[in-house]
Amino acid sequence: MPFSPCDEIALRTKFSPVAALPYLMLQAVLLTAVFLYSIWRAFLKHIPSANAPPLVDLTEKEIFTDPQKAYRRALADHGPIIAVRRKGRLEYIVDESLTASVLTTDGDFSFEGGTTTILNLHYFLAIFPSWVSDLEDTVQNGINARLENVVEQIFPIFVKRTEDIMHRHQGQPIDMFEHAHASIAEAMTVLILGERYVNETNIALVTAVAAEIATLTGIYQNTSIFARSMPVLWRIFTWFRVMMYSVSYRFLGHLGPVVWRELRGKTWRPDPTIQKEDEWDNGNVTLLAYLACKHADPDTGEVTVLSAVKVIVILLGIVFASVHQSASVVVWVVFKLATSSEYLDSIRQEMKEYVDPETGNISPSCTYRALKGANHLDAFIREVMRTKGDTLMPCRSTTHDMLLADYAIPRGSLLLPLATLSNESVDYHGMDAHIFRPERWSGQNAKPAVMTSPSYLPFGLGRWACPGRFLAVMEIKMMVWSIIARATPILRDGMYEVIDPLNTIAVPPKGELTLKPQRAE
Ligand code: HEM
Repeated sequence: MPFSPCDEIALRTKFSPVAALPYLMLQAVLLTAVFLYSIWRAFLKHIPSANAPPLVDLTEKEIFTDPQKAYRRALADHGPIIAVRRKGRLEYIVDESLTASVLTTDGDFSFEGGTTTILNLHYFLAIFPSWVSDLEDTVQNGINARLENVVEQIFPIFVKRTEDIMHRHQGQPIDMFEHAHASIAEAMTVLILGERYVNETNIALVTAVAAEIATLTGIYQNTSIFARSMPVLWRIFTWFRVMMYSVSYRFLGHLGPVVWRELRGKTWRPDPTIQKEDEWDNGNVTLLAYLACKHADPDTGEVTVLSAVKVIVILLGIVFASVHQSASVVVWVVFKLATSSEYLDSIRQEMKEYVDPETGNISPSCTYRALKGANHLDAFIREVMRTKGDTLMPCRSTTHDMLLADYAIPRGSLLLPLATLSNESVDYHGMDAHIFRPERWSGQNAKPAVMTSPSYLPFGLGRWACPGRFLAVMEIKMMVWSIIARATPILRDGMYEVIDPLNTIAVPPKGELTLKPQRAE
């Protein structure tokens, strides 16, 4: 039965904060226990050793206003690994000579431990140790394995939303980040829950929860005085606010019952490929269905209460991983396109091959093939991602006490490569490494935007490189095509401002963007 807005209002009125009080209090007690435990562990850790890496004292201003310069200089002066205090933590920063081994030697350096700690999400891992592997499995099997279907299913969302925004704004400035965020949130709502649950309330909830978990991971920590001056207090305060209010009350309070009813209200066959034959959501298996099949009891087909909670936590992780960063990178790409108009013609030209001259539309059935073959756009995206100025990312934590470049590093330490040194390395990319030149990815050197390597780190490296990158790049292409088929992106004064140079991946640049309809050119 389709889910109507009336169901939603009923759900909303049924949810009572008073009735949920014991549940919220239990959560508060659990979270407090986990916090106290982590503070106790932090006290026990990091007893300075005689051959510890040099501790470099960078000022807050240096770190937050020009991190590339500050960390580059510190590494150049003190060697391949340095220790720096930032936001209440001691971090070890490595240069490009150690980057590949830190990111790919999984036995010594843990992706799960490092990434969840730096993103303030390690409490999830403490409660669900397989959380990160479950996320990867869901993306690989629920999305990548049927990427062609996925693209055909969601492309119309990008087209429709772009038409709507152009119609509403009539040549006036648009908020590109909000537009990309809402479009990607709608696409993910379709992929997670299915077409039947797509309505403005659910999309708004997915958008809000993606933004809130992103806040929890510290994306605005660099630009908030409170977060910078009292990082530990900020982390505790933000955790409680996001988990108690945004996630528990708003997201789970409204969407939780829907997901719960789906998971627990029917029986599931353990093999999702069998479920596919049931034409779930017009033949597209949703991520919810995939996870339900995977976690159902093989004998009874039921999803137990514990498994249902686990599925919800995995879905929260997918929402977080899939919406915010992709939306942010869309802004980088569109802004760069607006300021490098010399590339627009070739990018438009390769799109036109697939546009029906009568209707002006791309046939959904060849969208995937068309987007995959859009080499000029792909090279442009790769170059934007390489040069947008990523700094401290990705992250790993040491799994045991060790010697690295002859320095002693204690177990559980955070290690971060200065990604700029790899992405813009002269050794890897030549003397013009710092120059934006998409053509470097054409011809003999052709490498797709999704291909990771020690010289290209925007999606990480090794066993844990982002599994969502195939979808992410497709979404960026869908967004760009939906725009340039109708309009030319123009930035006021041809300029944009980088808001947070320490977090270019999740904080988009700021600028006044208008979409000038093509016919008016
Ligand atoms: C442009 C958008 C995106 C960027 C820049 C990005 C970047 C990254 C990076 C840097 C990592 C860590 C890799 C490492 O440490 O080696 C990562 C991990 C991850 N990403 Fe993405 N990502 C994007 C989009 C997505 C999307 C759309 C999804 C899901 C559909 C996704 C799912 C994940 C997951 C589940 C992980 C955890 C690693 C794993 O399970 O193997 N990401 N991403």
